[in-house]
Amino acid sequence: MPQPLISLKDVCVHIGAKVALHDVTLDLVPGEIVTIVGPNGSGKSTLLRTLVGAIKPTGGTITKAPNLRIGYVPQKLHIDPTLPLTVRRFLSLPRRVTDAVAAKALTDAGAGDLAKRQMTALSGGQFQRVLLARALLNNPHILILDEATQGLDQPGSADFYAQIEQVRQQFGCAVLMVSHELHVVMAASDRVICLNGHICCEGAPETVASAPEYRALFGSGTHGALALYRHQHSHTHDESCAHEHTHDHDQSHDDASHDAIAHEEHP
Ligand SMILES: Nc1ncnc2c1ncn2[C@@H]1O[C@H](COP(=O)(O)OP(=O)(O)OP(=O)(O)O)[C@@H](O)[C@H]1O
Repeated sequence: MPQPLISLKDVCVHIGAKVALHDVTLDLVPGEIVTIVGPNGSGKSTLLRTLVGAIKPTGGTITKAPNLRIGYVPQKLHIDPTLPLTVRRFLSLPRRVTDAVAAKALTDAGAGDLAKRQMTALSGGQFQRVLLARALLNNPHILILDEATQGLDQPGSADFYAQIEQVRQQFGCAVLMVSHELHVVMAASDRVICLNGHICCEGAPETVASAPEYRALFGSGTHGALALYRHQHSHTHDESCAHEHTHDHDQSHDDASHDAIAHEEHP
């Protein structure tokens, strides 16, 4: 087993009086793709924010490999439509990068021809690729994506995940992503983790895909619309663990907070 890039042991996060995460133990090893699923408010974004260092855990330990570089692709980033901002200039925020570095990142993200375009004129898929390019600027060991295909149609999402796989191969980086599109990310994921304040269950995607509950709900192809992911948990540690996932995620996240995370990746 390779040395983990990042290791969480019994991590707890309190936000005010609320327990957002408790007893989360998780290792991420080089090159693996891990997908996190869970219902609204189950702590997925909190976990990602904790991993990138934007939130300090109130309990447990986080161990990171020395000089670990993390690239972060936020769920959404709001850009004022009246603000003229080319893709090239965007990639130099907050830290200036050379034309060569920007061009390579755009190419690696499948957005090689977008440098001169206005950010506000990009399609959803193009925009996410530019965010991916930004995350690749520091040649990350881990790429973290928070519902990065939000708002993309199914072919657009599938294309984006194919790009992620290509990036993984090229960079050899680990990928940790939150996604409700289990049917699309399934093939690419080495491991699926179900979160509901704590890790309810996890396993290889085939294990999840072959579960009768999964097949009944999703079918075995990739074209069915994903409406519900339901599973039963064998343990009764936490009643809230037995849940239904509607995955009709509320997208009311504060964009500024995502931007704050994006800045975290450049310490
Ligand atoms: N800034 C905050 N202030 C107060 N409570 C918060 C804050 N951020 C998160 N929480 C709470 O922590 C819990 C976990 O939230 P989090 O956003 O991590 O869940 P999530 O699984 O990412 O949700 P979603 O699927 O809706 O994006 C929720 O109960 C949420 O209300």
